[in-house]
Amino acid sequence: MKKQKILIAEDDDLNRNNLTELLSLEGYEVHAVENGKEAMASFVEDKYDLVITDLKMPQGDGLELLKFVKDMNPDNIVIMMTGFGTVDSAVEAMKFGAFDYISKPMKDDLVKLTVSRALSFASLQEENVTLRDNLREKYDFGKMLGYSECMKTIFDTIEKVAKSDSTVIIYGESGTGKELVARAIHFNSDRKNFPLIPVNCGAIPEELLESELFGHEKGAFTGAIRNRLGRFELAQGGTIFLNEIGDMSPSLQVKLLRVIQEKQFERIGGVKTINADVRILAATNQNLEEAVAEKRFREDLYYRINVIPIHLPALRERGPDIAILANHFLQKFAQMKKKEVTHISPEAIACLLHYPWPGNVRELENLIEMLVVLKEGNDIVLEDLPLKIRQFKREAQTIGAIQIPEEGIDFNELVSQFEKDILLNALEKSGGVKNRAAKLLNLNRTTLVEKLKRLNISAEA
Ligand SMILES: Nc1ncnc2c1ncn2[C@@H]1O[C@H](COP(=O)(O)OP(=O)(O)OP(=O)(O)O)[C@@H](O)[C@H]1O
Repeated sequence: MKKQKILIAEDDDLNRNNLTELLSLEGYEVHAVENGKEAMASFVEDKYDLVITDLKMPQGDGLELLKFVKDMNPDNIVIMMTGFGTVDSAVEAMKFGAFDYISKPMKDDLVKLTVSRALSFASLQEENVTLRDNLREKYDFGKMLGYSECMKTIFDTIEKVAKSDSTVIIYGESGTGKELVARAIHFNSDRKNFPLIPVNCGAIPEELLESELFGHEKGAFTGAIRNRLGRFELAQGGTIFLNEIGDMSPSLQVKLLRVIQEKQFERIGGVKTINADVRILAATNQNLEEAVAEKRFREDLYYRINVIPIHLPALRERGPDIAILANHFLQKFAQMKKKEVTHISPEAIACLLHYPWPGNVRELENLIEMLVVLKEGNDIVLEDLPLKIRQFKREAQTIGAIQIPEEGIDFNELVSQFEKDILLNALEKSGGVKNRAAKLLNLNRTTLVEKLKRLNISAEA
């Protein structure tokens, strides 16, 4: 079993040596330093299960070290050592998050007991995090719904790429679920027990983004009052999700390229090279090929990032998913907001199916939340929908509701016939021009062509 690691900060030589010997004999790996400053430097360089610090030290006292450790990792356990008669300061330290304190002169048995108690607490805490992550894993993949053929293909791809450790880029309009895909990949990968760190490159100003990604050393620039870990360091062993990567400035693109190629970087103002064991997932709603052609995005970085592309279709191209997602969000919000709304009328659903959803799944989710909050009765009906969506009623009615006869129907046959009618109608309207027909139906040209092929419809252009 791996030895548990303890960092000791104590200026008194005798005490430091005694403690080091005592805890090493107990089977712990001990690193001992003489003051708070040295301890902070060691803490940044390595991972420790426990920090034991003296309260009063010449350079960087125990409280300063405690705050530093808690800032860097709130879950890290710290024990404070205090001189005779300074119990008040020890209590003060516990208010700042110290786990326990040991008074001097120290009794060996009490030290051993306090340390083992603190470490059992730490491993319990870690176990909880792993448990929570496992739960999250199941929840996260389950949370992403999709019944359309294109989403089924995407789920297959996610399963295949999750274990591969390759860089993946997710393309899709805003609100199509790119972040959900990134989460599903991470939580189905071997890195699932390590962090998934998202960064929205489009939302953070350029001058802050560099320090956000790579961290900085104290004094690297005005306002850098202490060392700070960047997201790459926080993601060690895990995954970083670079959302809106197309918005990254050219100078940062160069730095990112280096991390990808060499798996190394330095903090701003730092001299030490840090190894990055981090998987990169990226996403964008831009056409990166176009950005490369227009010299907004580096070609070499594009090829490094575009290893496995996943294209998330817009919601309007995932017919069957609209109704299923609408119902799913209805259940979710009704439960969350303790409302009795249970149903969306067929006319309302028909409208939802024909609205083009520029904001994709996020827009649908927000709409259903609003409807649930405002609704007094059980059913969401046509009149409850906002006008901009309700105006799609005409098309919905043209397509019309069917009456199922006593003897039943052949569902697949009828749906195919229905699809065929719509496609033929669109082709007729567009004079047989596929591009125009695809536009009329809010479909990709390739999707339209596939459907025509499947339904044996021949068209000219
Ligand atoms: N297939 C899906 N099933 C259930 N919920 C979904 C699905 N896709 C997206 N959502 C929900 O829609 C919302 C938007 O999804 P997400 O943030 O992943 O989109 P995005 O493409 O990353 O958006 P942006 O480009 O604006 O960052 C989230 O609340 C998410 O939970």
